Amino acid sequence: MNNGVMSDVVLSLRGLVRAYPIADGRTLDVLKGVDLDLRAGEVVGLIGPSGSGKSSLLHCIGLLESSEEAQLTIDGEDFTHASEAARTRARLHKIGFVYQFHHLLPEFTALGNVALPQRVLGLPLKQAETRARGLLEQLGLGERLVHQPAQLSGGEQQRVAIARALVNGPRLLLADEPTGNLDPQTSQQVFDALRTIVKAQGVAALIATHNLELAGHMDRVVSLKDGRLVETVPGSL
Ligand SMILES: Nc1ncnc2c1ncn2[C@@H]1O[C@H](COP(=O)(O)OP(=O)(O)OP(=O)(O)O)[C@@H](O)[C@H]1O
Repeated sequence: MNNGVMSDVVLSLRGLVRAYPIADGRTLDVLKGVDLDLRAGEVVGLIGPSGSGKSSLLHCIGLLESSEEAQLTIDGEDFTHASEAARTRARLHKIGFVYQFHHLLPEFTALGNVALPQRVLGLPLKQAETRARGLLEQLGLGERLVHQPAQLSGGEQQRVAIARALVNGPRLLLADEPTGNLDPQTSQQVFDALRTIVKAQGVAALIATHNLELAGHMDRVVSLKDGRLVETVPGSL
């Protein structure tokens, strides 16, 4: 990790362009020059109409899709022309993902699901479980450690997914509609839990949502319009 003033900037993105090939050799220009900075401990909402490119943007920032033209730095490391190996390593160490559906492994307990990403990194079981337990307790799931996903409520499942995304100590958390499958009250609870733990760990979070009320509770909100990001005042949503 960097020290000093610059360590505050977790993501720096300049000039992200993304186009998808469609029929007859034409392309669909989705992202037309997106710039974005995210700082440690910042919770930023990403809004925009359906099809405006929110998921595409998260996939590019999360190094799942590439864009030749973009300048992309995460935690001080430049990924502009990074190899696939470097991108894969960053996805394991620097970036956590949360999706609308939890994607937990059904046969594993909550503890087992959260310990797994550390096992992939080669950590011993005891150490992996100790950190997983700590995160689950912070997220209010200390009494649910040995429950399997099917034995958990929707909000609890998402909190386990958040713990799993954070367990390897990423600097950046990317969430695509993390509360999109939950009722309003549970959405707020899951968001509050996410916000608290993101702040405690000094992670930068970018959260795509259609829920404008939730977006109103974020530190900043950026809106995708015609392929570009526009800063929006959270209180005005
Ligand atoms: N692999 C692909 N090939 C072709 N077009 C794609 C591909 N992926 C996304 N698109 C198109 O890019 C546009 C942006 O999609 P994206 O999923 O990023 O939007 P979104 O803002 O996340 O939408 P929603 O809010 O509905 O989830 C859409 O019109 C979609 O059809």
